[in-house]
Amino acid sequence: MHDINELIDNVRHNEEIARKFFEIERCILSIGRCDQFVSTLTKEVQKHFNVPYVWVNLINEAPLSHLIESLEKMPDLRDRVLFTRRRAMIDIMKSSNKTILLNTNLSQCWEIIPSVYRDIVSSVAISPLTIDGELVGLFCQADADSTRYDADTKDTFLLDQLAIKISICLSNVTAREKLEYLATRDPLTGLLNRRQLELMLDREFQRSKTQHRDLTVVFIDCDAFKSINDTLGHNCGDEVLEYIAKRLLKYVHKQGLAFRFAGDEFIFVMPGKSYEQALLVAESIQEYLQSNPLRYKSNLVPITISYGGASVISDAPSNYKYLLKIADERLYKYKNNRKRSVPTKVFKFLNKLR
Ligand SMILES: Nc1nc2c(ncn2[C@@H]2O[C@H](COP(=O)(O)OP(=O)(O)OP(=O)(O)O)[C@@H](O)[C@H]2O)c(=O)[nH]1
Repeated sequence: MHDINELIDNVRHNEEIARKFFEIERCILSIGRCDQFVSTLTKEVQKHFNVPYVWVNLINEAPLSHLIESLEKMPDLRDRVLFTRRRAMIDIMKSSNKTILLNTNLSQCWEIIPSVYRDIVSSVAISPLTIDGELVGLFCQADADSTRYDADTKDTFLLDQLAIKISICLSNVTAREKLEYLATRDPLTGLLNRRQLELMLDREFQRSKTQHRDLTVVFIDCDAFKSINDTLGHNCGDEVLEYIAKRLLKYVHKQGLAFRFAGDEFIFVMPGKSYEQALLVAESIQEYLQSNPLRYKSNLVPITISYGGASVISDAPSNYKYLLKIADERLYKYKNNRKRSVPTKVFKFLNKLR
């Protein structure tokens, strides 16, 4: 028989934990962005339960892959979120849908522990996170004290309860982010769409005027794209667009933003960069594409692009639409000059296939 005081203490203890769960849930339930979700969740659990190390592993594929780009850009979250292979998660969880406690042989789960914690933690609680019954992540709490999450403890009920609450909130936040992603991105390339371009340019143009800071836009257009589509098919055309978009992101990364404007036309915008600086970036993209044809089935498809730019300081446009117009006109001038002077590598290649 339990002593009555012991029972009362247990009830109080459970009430206290339920209150803490409620507070954590209240903080994270209405968050709309995944970076804020991870940051708030991990800090709240650390604070309420005095856990020194808390982080989340998320699966690096659908349905969460759209989160990778934004979460990886957040330096504050480097030790709080890891993108992990599904296989690595399954190897650790086996088929269990319950929390696993480990305080020996932690090296078996190195992949799911942030590298900065690997030499510090001695015990870890790993709880599965699910969306619609599918494993999509792990919620991990760890301590340097090897007795804190003791593998011999059989009762993980409270940790499981917490993981269920977190899973529900994660499902909400990822659904909101997915909607936001779909509304702002081009579905083929994942680049920001034209509506986002207009919003960004409107904002940056005002900033450029008030801060006397340059702002440059560059149009990029794939040469002979219609012929690629007609000769090698629409799927090949799609791959060409994705290939260009990837390169664009790589070269523009950190200096500005890249957008898909329409069809085979892209734009990148560089706040604070001069016309000459931005054209150097366009030239680098052009050189890369020229020397690295796209492998499509048994073909190496040559890709060439044309470009044209404009900037606030060198062109003094009265508004952002005019800035775009100047860049667009320069692109077409460039394209027409090249068309007359050099039959492109692309046409020669396509003619051989016909
Ligand atoms: N595969 C694919 N084709 C697309 C997509 N969007 C637009 N297109 C096609 O892109 C082609 C663009 O044609 P044009 O603007 O004449 O491009 P081009 O052949 O490069 O001509 P120039 O710009 O003068 O060099 C059209 O045939 C569209 O049907 C897409 O998402 N995927």
